[in-house]
Amino acid sequence: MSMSTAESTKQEAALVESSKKAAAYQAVKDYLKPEYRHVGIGSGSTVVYVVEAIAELDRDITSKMAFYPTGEQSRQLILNAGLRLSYIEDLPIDRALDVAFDGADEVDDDLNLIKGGGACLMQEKIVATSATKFVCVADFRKISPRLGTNWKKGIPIEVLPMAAERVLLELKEIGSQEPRIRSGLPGKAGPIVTDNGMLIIDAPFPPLLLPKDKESGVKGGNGEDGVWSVDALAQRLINIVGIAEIGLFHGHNGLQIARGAQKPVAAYFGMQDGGVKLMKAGDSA
Ligand SMILES: O=C[C@H](O)[C@H](O)[C@H](O)COP(=O)(O)O
Repeated sequence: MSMSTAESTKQEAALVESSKKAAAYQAVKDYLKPEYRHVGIGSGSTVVYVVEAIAELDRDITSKMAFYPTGEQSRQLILNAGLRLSYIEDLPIDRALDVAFDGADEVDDDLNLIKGGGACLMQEKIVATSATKFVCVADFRKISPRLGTNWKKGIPIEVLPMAAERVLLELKEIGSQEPRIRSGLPGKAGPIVTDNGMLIIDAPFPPLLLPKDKESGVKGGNGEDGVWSVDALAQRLINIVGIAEIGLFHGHNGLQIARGAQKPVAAYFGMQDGGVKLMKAGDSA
């Protein structure tokens, strides 16, 4: 007897959940060292399993650690797990987080990320760049050769409400296809308001090029015909007045620097076969 659509949707959802969990548990096993004291906790549904994995560890170890949230959801996750909550503004300025774990909406060959699908991105970027090691956890659906290939909703951008309409106009001028302010429906009438009191614009662009595309002769990347490279677009976007932060995590790969990297040192993906795929900074995909 063939499986009903409802049954196969249920099975697919269960597979996605188990793959998120597998990635999170492996990342915690590999990157949460007992001697660590300051740990960043990102946002989203995959990070739930990061916190679950940490909460299962020996309390003699985790009670010596402080956990830094990236928004209200992760603050609640930390509290509900009985872990010690701290805030990035209370971390001495000359200290880095030892590690930060976070999810992603899409991850490209060079470990650039799209984040903000859940309307968290600004605090996530602050926490990620405050960490010596930023580690990404995701499921198989997030693996993508170029950003914008699978994630078609657009790059999440956090904007000051008073500037939102002007930002929309400028995004169209630089080639975004139908950027729009994210609605809160069905949960909330009107636009989504972030943990920082801002709005989110989702700005779709054609798939974003990597340096290796240029090396192999692909033309463009500086916005000609709306085609951008990740780095050129990120720099262009962050210069638009009224944009507070963008959901492109790009630039340095986090190797050989104490902190400041937006890109992870490692990304863990739970796969359909139950295994976990690891992509590390410095690997060429
Ligand atoms: O705004 C949300 C964050 O950037 C999330 O980390 C991202 O959307 C991935 O979330 P999830 O793990 O639920 O796919």
